Amino acid sequence: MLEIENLSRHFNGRPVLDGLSLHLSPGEYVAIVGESGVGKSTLLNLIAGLDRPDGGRLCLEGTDYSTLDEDALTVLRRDRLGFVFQAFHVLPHLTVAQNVALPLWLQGQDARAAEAPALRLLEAVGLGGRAASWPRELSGGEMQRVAIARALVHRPRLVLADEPTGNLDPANARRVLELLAGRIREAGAIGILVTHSLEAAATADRVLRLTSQGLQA
Ligand SMILES: Nc1ncnc2c1ncn2[C@@H]1O[C@H](COP(=O)(O)OP(=O)(O)OP(=O)(O)O)[C@@H](O)[C@H]1O
Repeated sequence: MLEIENLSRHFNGRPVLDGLSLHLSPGEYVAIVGESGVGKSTLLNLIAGLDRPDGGRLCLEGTDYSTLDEDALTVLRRDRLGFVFQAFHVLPHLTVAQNVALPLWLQGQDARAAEAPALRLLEAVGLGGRAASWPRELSGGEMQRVAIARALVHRPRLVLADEPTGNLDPANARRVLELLAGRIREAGAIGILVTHSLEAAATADRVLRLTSQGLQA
């Protein structure tokens, strides 16, 4: 369960988020749309624990963020969150399989133990044959599928995606979005997709619009 209660964030005295609340249960996948500058990335950064709110409460599966110091937030991100961002940097000096295994390495698994789950995820995103490739050998759509595999390999409870298809052609974008939705549902994770595209948003179970009044269905 992700509980967001009365969340506020102000920049230079100007409220961007003001008393926003949202509850999401495992298996729920929502899209958040809204005009440019309304605060979508701000909200995602707060949920990711990359920024701190000025007011309100964030709680993931019983863990209240306000009780966590920076190190504990890093652990929360490492163990329980998966990220798919448009500018998500697949590391160029690691192979495709190594990139996908990275979250498991960061959790302390050795390279041999991490190999099998990484390869399984690569199969699932249709890149089973590309495990030994280097990122520079992949297309944009393939790279984004690597990013999805990497975001999911450690079975995160919460998956955050920010415009994950911004630079893909429509066919690849559809494929990546279906894949993301499918994997989130299968894993029973909570998914949040931030996007400008209503077509992309329609791949989630529910679309919420962020306005200066808060989140509306
Ligand atoms: N670190 C910051 N310092 C000052 N202002 C900020 C900061 N981060 C965001 N803002 C302001 O907060 C508002 C919301 O920004 P945010 O990036 O969350 O919007 P968004 O909805 O994600 O926009 P877009 O769709 O264009 O990406 C903007 O007016 C932005 O200038």
